[in-house]
Amino acid sequence: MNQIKNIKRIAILGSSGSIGTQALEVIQANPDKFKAEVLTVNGNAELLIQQALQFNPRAVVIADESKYQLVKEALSSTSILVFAGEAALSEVVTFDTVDMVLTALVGYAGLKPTISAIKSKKDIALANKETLVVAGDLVTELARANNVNILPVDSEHSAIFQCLVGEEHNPIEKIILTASGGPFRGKGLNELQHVTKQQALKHPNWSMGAKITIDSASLMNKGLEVIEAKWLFDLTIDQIEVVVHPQSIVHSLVQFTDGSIKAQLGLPDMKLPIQYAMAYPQRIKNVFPRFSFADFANLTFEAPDTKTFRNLALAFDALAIGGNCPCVINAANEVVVEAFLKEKIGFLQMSDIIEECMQTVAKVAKPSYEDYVFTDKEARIKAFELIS
Ligand SMILES: NC(=O)C1=CN([C@@H]2O[C@H](COP(=O)(O)OP(=O)(O)OC[C@H]3O[C@@H](n4cnc5c(N)ncnc54)[C@H](OP(=O)(O)O)[C@@H]3O)[C@@H](O)[C@H]2O)C=CC1
Ligand SMILES: CC(=O)[C@@H](O)[C@H](O)COP(=O)(O)O
Ligand SMILES: [Mn+2]
Repeated sequence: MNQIKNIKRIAILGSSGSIGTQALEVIQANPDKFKAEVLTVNGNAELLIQQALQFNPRAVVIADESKYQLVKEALSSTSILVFAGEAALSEVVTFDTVDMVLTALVGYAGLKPTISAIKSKKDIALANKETLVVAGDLVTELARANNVNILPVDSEHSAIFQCLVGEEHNPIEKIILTASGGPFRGKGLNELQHVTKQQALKHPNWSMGAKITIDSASLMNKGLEVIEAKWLFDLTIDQIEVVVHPQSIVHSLVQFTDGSIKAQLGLPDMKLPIQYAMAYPQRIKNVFPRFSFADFANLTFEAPDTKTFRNLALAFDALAIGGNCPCVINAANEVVVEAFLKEKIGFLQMSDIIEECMQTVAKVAKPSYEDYVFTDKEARIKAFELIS
């Protein structure tokens, strides 16, 4: 923390995405509390340049090295440091002027820079759930050893985290993760055979990046969130329940051992959990639209249909198997989602391929970091084979 001004300096990995741009809105609204110290993108040079000129970070990274010159020239009249390439992501998070790293990049690419940030004792505002799905044991252990906080940004996990404040000495009986059910809630297998990517990309309540939106439609998002919750809150598998709540107002719930249930509610707006993670333990006043019970006569809840939406069951299975199995489903899922978005496979094929990868990729009971890297590669190769 910048001691003189009490301003938290934040490295945003994935500043051009849905979470990244909303984080910058939060920073813009609170210049007395936050500063964008580092901004990184994959290939969106235009937006990175625009953001850099507006927020004047110390450094930017464009992972796609072919865009380096473009960014460098556009920022040549400034003192902003410009880096390119994947390795630079793991470098910039270690800067002594970075107080917190917001992992707002998507997919497996989040793992390495997050590990690097934790080793440099930076608190993590974690949006990139894939990091904990792939290597939750290793990452949480590293965070403990380095006395680093992992503050959840994912709306459900932020809700649970908020419910747990002040309950540090009270054991959790279970948590209840809410799921919207996605755009295909209530549909049967026959109908799902023919759904299109355009339909799958229409989330009923949230505007998000393409990968997580497809994950929500297939209920893989909830599966990934089950695994994420296991590691964030140190739970056993039977302490995690999923309930479908189509309105996405109750963001998740915690039941304690006396039977009492606490929930966190609000309109679906990611700026709140982003702001909460960045400002924790403070709550910051804002002008986001407020939830009113008068506008929602019915808040409904139902059991998930895991026979039709098999990804959720597969994620529970992967968690039960443990070891490198969640890493396998994550890698396979990243490959099939991309293939579905490119219209190479149908919606239901995604689960078939993930299941096949789970069955065939070699199991490792206690994986090292290198095992995870190897597993990720193996699972991708297998998934690609099954697509072509
Ligand atoms: N969006 C949401 O509301 C929520 C998102 N999350 C999680 O947050 C993460 C981000 O999601 P979201 O913002 O929707 O995703 P987006 O697709 O909108 O944004 C992804 C960001 O990551 C960058 N990126 C993509 N691939 C790489 C890579 N290989 N190396 C470096 N940077 C990369 C993109 O850069 P570029 O633009 O240049 O491609 C972009 O800045 C995901 O893990 C998601 O599950 C969790 C809860 C809610
Ligand atoms: C905003 C957020 O946290 C997403 O992960 C959201 O939860 C997706 O909605 P569903 O997966 O419940 O459809
Ligand atoms: Mn979520």
